Amino acid sequence: MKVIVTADHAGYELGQELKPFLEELGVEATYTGPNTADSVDFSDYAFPAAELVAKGEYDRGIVVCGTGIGMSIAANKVKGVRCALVHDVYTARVTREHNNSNVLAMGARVIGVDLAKEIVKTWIGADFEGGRHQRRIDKVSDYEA
Ligand SMILES: O=C(CO)[C@H](O)[C@H](O)[C@H](O)COP(=O)(O)O
Repeated sequence: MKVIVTADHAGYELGQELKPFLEELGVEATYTGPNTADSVDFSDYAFPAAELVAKGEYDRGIVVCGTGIGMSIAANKVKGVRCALVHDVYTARVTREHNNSNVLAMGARVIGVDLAKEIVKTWIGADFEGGRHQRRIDKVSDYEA
Protein backbone atom coordinates (compact mmCIF):
# COMPACT_ATOMS: atom_id res chain seq x y z
CA MET A 1 0.00 0.00 0.00
CA LYS A 2 1.20 3.53 -0.86
CA VAL A 3 0.16 6.37 1.44
CA ILE A 4 0.77 10.09 1.07
CA VAL A 5 0.98 12.11 4.28
CA THR A 6 0.72 15.86 4.33
CA ALA A 7 0.25 18.60 6.88
CA ASP A 8 0.27 22.31 7.53
CA HIS A 9 2.43 24.07 10.11
CA ALA A 10 0.12 22.94 12.94
CA GLY A 11 0.36 19.31 11.88
CA TYR A 12 3.89 19.03 10.62
CA GLU A 13 5.40 17.40 13.71
CA LEU A 14 2.75 14.67 13.81
CA GLY A 15 2.81 14.35 10.02
CA GLN A 16 6.53 13.75 10.04
CA GLU A 17 6.20 11.12 12.79
CA LEU A 18 3.64 9.22 10.76
CA LYS A 19 5.96 8.43 7.84
CA PRO A 20 8.33 6.13 9.81
CA PHE A 21 5.35 4.75 11.73
CA LEU A 22 3.62 3.77 8.50
CA GLU A 23 6.84 2.18 7.26
CA GLU A 24 6.95 0.06 10.43
CA LEU A 25 3.47 -1.15 9.44
CA GLY A 26 4.82 -2.19 6.03
CA VAL A 27 3.32 0.78 4.19
CA GLU A 28 5.21 2.80 1.57
CA ALA A 29 4.85 6.35 2.88
CA THR A 30 5.67 9.77 1.44
CA TYR A 31 5.55 13.01 3.44
CA THR A 32 4.81 16.18 1.46
CA GLY A 33 4.09 18.66 4.24
CA PRO A 34 6.33 21.43 5.55
CA ASN A 35 9.38 20.76 7.69
CA THR A 36 9.04 23.78 9.95
CA ALA A 37 6.38 25.48 12.06
CA ASP A 38 6.36 28.53 9.77
CA SER A 39 2.77 29.42 8.99
CA VAL A 40 1.37 28.01 5.75
CA ASP A 41 -2.12 27.48 4.32
CA PHE A 42 -3.56 23.96 4.65
CA SER A 43 -5.23 24.14 1.24
CA ASP A 44 -1.84 24.40 -0.51
CA TYR A 45 -0.99 20.95 0.88
CA ALA A 46 -4.40 19.27 1.00
CA PHE A 47 -5.35 19.68 -2.67
CA PRO A 48 -2.19 18.19 -4.25
CA ALA A 49 -2.19 15.24 -1.85
CA ALA A 50 -5.91 14.55 -2.31
CA GLU A 51 -5.56 14.78 -6.08
CA LEU A 52 -2.81 12.16 -6.07
CA VAL A 53 -5.11 9.81 -4.14
CA ALA A 54 -8.01 10.54 -6.51
CA LYS A 55 -5.73 9.81 -9.51
CA GLY A 56 -4.67 6.49 -7.97
CA GLU A 57 -1.02 7.41 -7.57
CA TYR A 58 -1.44 6.70 -3.87
CA ASP A 59 -3.87 4.21 -2.33
CA ARG A 60 -4.62 6.43 0.63
CA GLY A 61 -3.83 9.83 2.10
CA ILE A 62 -3.42 11.18 5.62
CA VAL A 63 -3.80 14.93 6.19
CA VAL A 64 -2.99 16.69 9.43
CA CYS A 65 -3.64 20.27 10.54
CA GLY A 66 -4.48 21.84 13.91
CA THR A 67 -8.01 20.49 14.13
CA GLY A 68 -8.13 18.30 11.01
CA ILE A 69 -11.15 20.32 9.90
CA GLY A 70 -9.52 22.59 7.34
CA MET A 71 -7.67 19.70 5.76
CA SER A 72 -10.81 17.54 5.63
CA ILE A 73 -12.90 20.32 4.09
CA ALA A 74 -10.28 20.88 1.39
CA ALA A 75 -9.63 17.17 0.69
CA ASN A 76 -13.35 16.49 0.29
CA LYS A 77 -13.54 19.09 -2.51
CA VAL A 78 -11.49 16.75 -4.69
CA LYS A 79 -13.67 14.44 -6.77
CA GLY A 80 -13.28 10.83 -5.72
CA VAL A 81 -11.95 11.62 -2.28
CA ARG A 82 -13.80 10.45 0.82
CA CYS A 83 -11.96 12.13 3.66
CA ALA A 84 -12.89 11.23 7.23
CA LEU A 85 -12.00 13.45 10.18
CA VAL A 86 -11.20 11.00 12.97
CA HIS A 87 -10.12 11.42 16.58
CA ASP A 88 -10.98 7.99 18.01
CA VAL A 89 -10.25 4.38 17.18
CA TYR A 90 -13.89 3.33 16.71
CA THR A 91 -14.60 5.79 13.90
CA ALA A 92 -11.19 5.05 12.37
CA ARG A 93 -12.37 1.46 11.86
CA VAL A 94 -15.96 2.21 10.86
CA THR A 95 -15.06 4.88 8.33
CA ARG A 96 -13.09 2.21 6.45
CA GLU A 97 -15.74 -0.50 6.85
CA HIS A 98 -18.73 1.69 5.98
CA ASN A 99 -17.43 4.72 4.07
CA ASN A 100 -14.40 3.26 2.30
CA SER A 101 -12.63 6.47 3.25
CA ASN A 102 -9.48 6.98 1.23
CA VAL A 103 -8.17 10.00 3.15
CA LEU A 104 -7.85 10.31 6.93
CA ALA A 105 -7.77 13.75 8.58
CA MET A 106 -6.58 14.34 12.13
CA GLY A 107 -6.01 17.38 14.30
CA ALA A 108 -2.59 17.57 15.92
CA ARG A 109 -3.91 20.11 18.43
CA VAL A 110 -6.75 17.76 19.39
CA ILE A 111 -5.10 14.39 20.01
CA GLY A 112 -1.66 13.19 21.05
CA VAL A 113 0.85 11.24 19.02
CA ASP A 114 0.08 7.86 20.60
CA LEU A 115 -3.66 8.05 19.87
CA ALA A 116 -2.96 9.34 16.36
CA LYS A 117 -0.76 6.30 15.71
CA GLU A 118 -3.46 3.93 17.04
CA ILE A 119 -5.97 5.62 14.74
CA VAL A 120 -3.64 5.30 11.76
CA LYS A 121 -2.91 1.63 12.51
CA THR A 122 -6.62 0.86 12.79
CA TRP A 123 -7.55 2.84 9.67
CA ILE A 124 -4.79 1.24 7.59
CA GLY A 125 -5.79 -2.26 8.71
CA ALA A 126 -9.56 -2.04 8.31
CA ASP A 127 -11.32 -3.15 5.13
CA PHE A 128 -14.42 -1.84 3.36
CA GLU A 129 -17.42 -4.14 3.85
CA GLY A 130 -19.23 -3.28 0.60
CA GLY A 131 -22.87 -4.37 0.33
CA ARG A 132 -25.33 -1.75 1.56
CA HIS A 133 -22.43 0.61 2.18
CA GLN A 134 -21.40 0.49 -1.49
CA ARG A 135 -24.93 1.53 -2.49
CA ARG A 136 -24.72 4.52 -0.19
CA ILE A 137 -21.28 5.55 -1.41
CA ASP A 138 -22.50 5.22 -5.00
CA LYS A 139 -25.27 7.71 -4.24
CA VAL A 140 -22.71 10.19 -2.94
CA SER A 141 -20.53 9.63 -6.01
CA ASP A 142 -23.52 10.11 -8.31
CA TYR A 143 -24.27 13.42 -6.62
CA GLU A 144 -20.64 14.45 -6.90
CA ALA A 145 -20.64 13.66 -10.64
O1 LIG B 1 -8.00 24.88 9.36
C1 LIG B 1 -7.76 24.64 10.50
C2 LIG B 1 -8.77 24.91 11.53
O2 LIG B 1 -9.84 24.04 11.21
C3 LIG B 1 -6.47 24.10 10.92
O3 LIG B 1 -6.54 23.54 12.20
C4 LIG B 1 -5.28 25.03 10.85
O4 LIG B 1 -4.18 24.24 11.17
C5 LIG B 1 -5.38 26.19 11.81
O5 LIG B 1 -6.43 27.06 11.47
C6 LIG B 1 -4.08 26.97 11.86
O6 LIG B 1 -4.21 28.01 12.80
P1 LIG B 1 -3.05 29.05 13.06
O7 LIG B 1 -3.60 29.93 14.13
O8 LIG B 1 -2.84 29.79 11.77
O9 LIG B 1 -1.82 28.33 13.46
